[in-house]
Amino acid sequence: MTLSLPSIPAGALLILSVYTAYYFLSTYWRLRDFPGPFWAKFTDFERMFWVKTMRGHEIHWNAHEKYGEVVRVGPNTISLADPAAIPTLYPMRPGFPKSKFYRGIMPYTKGGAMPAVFTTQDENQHRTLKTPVASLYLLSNVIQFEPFVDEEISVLFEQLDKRFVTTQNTFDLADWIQYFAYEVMGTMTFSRRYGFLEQGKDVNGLLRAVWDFMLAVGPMTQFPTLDRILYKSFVADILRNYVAVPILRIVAQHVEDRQKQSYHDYEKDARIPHGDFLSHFLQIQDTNPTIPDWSCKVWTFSNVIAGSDSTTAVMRALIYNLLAHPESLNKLMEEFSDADKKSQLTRPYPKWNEVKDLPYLDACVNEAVRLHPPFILPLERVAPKGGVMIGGRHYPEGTCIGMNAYVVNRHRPTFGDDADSWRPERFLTEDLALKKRRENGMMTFGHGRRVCLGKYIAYLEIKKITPALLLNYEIELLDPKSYFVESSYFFRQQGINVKIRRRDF
Ligand code: HEM
Repeated sequence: MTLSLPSIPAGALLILSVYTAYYFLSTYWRLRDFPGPFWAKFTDFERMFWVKTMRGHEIHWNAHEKYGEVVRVGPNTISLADPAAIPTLYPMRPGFPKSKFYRGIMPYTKGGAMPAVFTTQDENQHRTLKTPVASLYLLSNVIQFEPFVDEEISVLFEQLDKRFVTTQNTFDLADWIQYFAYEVMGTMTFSRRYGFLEQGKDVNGLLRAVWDFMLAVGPMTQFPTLDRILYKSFVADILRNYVAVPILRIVAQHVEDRQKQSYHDYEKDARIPHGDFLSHFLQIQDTNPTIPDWSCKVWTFSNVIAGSDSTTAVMRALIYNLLAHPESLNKLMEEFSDADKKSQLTRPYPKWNEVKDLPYLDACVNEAVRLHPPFILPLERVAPKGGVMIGGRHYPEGTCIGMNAYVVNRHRPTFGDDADSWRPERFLTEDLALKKRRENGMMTFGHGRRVCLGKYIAYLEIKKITPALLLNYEIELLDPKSYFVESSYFFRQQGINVKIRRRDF
């Protein structure tokens, strides 16, 4: 009997099989002590598909309900649910860089992937991009934009009166909240309106383009290797996988229009007394040769992409929940009425100073921020050299560890057993230590070194529009069940179908 040698293809297959088995086993082995869904231990496909279902936020939460506060959601990725881990994972000092998740959100064109303050993984680049503009986002600067928020409110109300008060037509308030948020950001950033409010529609398909961008990048953030191949390489050039191009085009147009002005006109061209964001960005870029020459474009892009739909999501959550919970709405209206009696509120829209510290409004805003964070995937960081201890467990160097705002904000030991329900009163507890723990335990704006830069802009808009809307209109929510939420890596709500009447204020 003669033994035949294996053929070359069979040999290659054998080697490939052994290598694949070794690869999966070693991948699994490294974090084998962490519980999680079976396939997630071997491949990032699993969590990518969670996002594809548009119910990723719920799947992540259910995974934590099933496996506990620490869940392995990918071969090299762990999600944590206990807010106690926040100071360790998101410190003010450098050393916990962002993971490749963020490369997934970078727009890619033929020139390559475009980093920004939000997305860069390089901590030096982050400092270079953030330091020159950080002061523009301080509350003291942001409140100078208040007249422009008022202006957008008045355009919004003019349209609501014309289209819906007079006609008594039903409409989806969620759309108009989004139009408003975009117009505010557009005005603050480049002193121009997109026209959403005046035309009552998605002009030039920008809103669709942003949502398409979210749909494309959401799943890719979960599978960085696939993202690298399909969206950040020559394959992307061949397949023309250029996400975010329409948004970049609009941003580039605004920047170029402005650059045509001479330096001294930057401020004049802005309608805002001390200049809009773009006038400051251009000035900073012009006077600082060490800043990369593409900075102005990415700062402007960040404002549009990071600042509009995020604020929209919280405003929608707040308005919807107030309308769906009349007991909360009544309490809030009483608070406005008391404030009006004490020191008359400005008409037709109360001023920031008059509403910024109203306790019940604060509690309602906090509750909306808690229940519906716009970003609903873990904000991933990479464990530093030597690994890290969190909550008594060691995470090896290079592990991606993240906290998902949708999950953390529902942490029952911190927020109560009814953490999945609307109850603003949880932020009015007399136990001040618990109140602080709750306020600091939310992940909605992130924490530490990479905390949201635009937080005060969001609060200014939210605390301005809410009293303005509620004091000037009686809003009837037709069917609370038509409210619909879905997510990519971003959250989106629709179906706040209402009828409105004018109120005397
Ligand atoms: C309710 C509204 C908003 C929410 C919930 C929100 C949420 C967040 C979160 C979670 C992060 C941190 C991400 C991370 O750690 O990976 C972030 C960062 C950031 N946000 Fe916001 N954001 C909001 C509004 C805005 C606005 C209005 C702007 C700008 C005009 C803005 C600009 C930024 C920027 C530039 C960063 C990057 C900061 C850095 O890495 O240093 N955001 N935001």
